[in-house]
Amino acid sequence: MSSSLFSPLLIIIVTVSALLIFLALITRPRPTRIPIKGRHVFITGGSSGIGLAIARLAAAEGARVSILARNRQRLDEARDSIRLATGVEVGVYSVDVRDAEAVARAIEVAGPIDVLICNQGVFTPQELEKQEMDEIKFIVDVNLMGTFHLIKAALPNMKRKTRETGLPSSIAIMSAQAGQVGVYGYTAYSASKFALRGLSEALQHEVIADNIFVSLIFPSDTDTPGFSEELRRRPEISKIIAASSGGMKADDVAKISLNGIKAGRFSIPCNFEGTMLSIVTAGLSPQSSFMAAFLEISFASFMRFVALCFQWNWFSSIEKWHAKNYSKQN
Ligand SMILES: NC(=O)C1=CN([C@@H]2O[C@H](COP(=O)(O)OP(=O)(O)OC[C@H]3O[C@@H](n4cnc5c(N)ncnc54)[C@H](OP(=O)(O)O)[C@@H]3O)[C@@H](O)[C@H]2O)C=CC1
Ligand SMILES: CCCCCCCCCCCCCCCC(=O)[C@@H](N)CO
Repeated sequence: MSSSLFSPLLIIIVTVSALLIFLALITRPRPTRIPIKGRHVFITGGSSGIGLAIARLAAAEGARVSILARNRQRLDEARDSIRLATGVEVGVYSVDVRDAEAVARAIEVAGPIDVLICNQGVFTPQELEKQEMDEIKFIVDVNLMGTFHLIKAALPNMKRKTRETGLPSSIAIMSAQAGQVGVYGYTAYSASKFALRGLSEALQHEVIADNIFVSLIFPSDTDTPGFSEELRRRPEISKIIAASSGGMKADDVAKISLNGIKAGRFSIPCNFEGTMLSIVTAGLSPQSSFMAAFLEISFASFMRFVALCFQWNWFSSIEKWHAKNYSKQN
């Protein structure tokens, strides 16, 4: 009697344990710890919002920090505020990431990097039909091409330093939840951020033998100077759809990002909705955590079901919004 009661439970326990053990053996890249203290962390877009919050945190944790952005005055203000908060003097580089040569010069002057955080980004939402081609190109150039410029410039010395010190290094790239799901008003932005995923997956294959780990970060709407700007231009329906995921504070995104980078995680979601999004979009992405792999496997089909419910809701909102606007026009 008791054996027949216990055996189903036993089968489940044995199966789950076997799966967990199997996953712990095969998930790649292998789990790692990437130290920050005393190492050179280079953050683009480090003069504002999420980048500034990451720079402050890295400085507080004892890293040598460099920040890069275009506007000199905002860089100086960032440097002063980080000095005030942490006592650390950060290096500042006034450069446009679209200028490959200027990026290479700044990285040369800053010296070999241990943790490269490509966080610069522009986000001006608008319907593709209305958005000027110049602006579309600008978004892709800053978000995507700028990231290529940075990695190309930093990689040779990063590899050399990783070999010399024997310590793992990191290339972290700031995507967005709009880099996991296409959203009304974000054709250019989503394209630029989705592209970063292809870059990151392929790059991780290329640099793993050099003990370099790639991280891709997916924040939801985050309260930053850039976001306040964005809100003024965001189509109303984009706001409604984006409200599916909760807003965050830059300091919280920074903490989660840096923790993910230190753990060598490939995908770094930032809130609960983000975790669901990462599970449903896991695909063939690298996964170093066997527990996260277990969650992905366990919830894949259910999350696909939830995703379809979200899409149903979004399409319904678009339909209603369109009908309302159309009736207003006529
Ligand atoms: N805030 C949000 O809701 C979300 C943001 N993200 C992503 O997070 C990242 C940071 O966003 P956030 O902190 O909100 O943005 P902010 O606009 O507050 O900061 C952007 C930073 O990038 C720099 N930057 C912009 N263009 C360039 C360029 N051409 N060359 C060099 N630096 C540049 C800016 O400095 P300067 O203008 O002086 O060059 C600034 O330091 C972006 O990649 C964004 O796409 C992702 C999801 C949500
Ligand atoms: C299983 C399914 C789970 C579904 C969860 C739904 C969450 C999707 C919301 C998408 C929001 C995109 C907003 C863009 C934010 C952004 O990137 C700008 N602020 C500019 O950077």
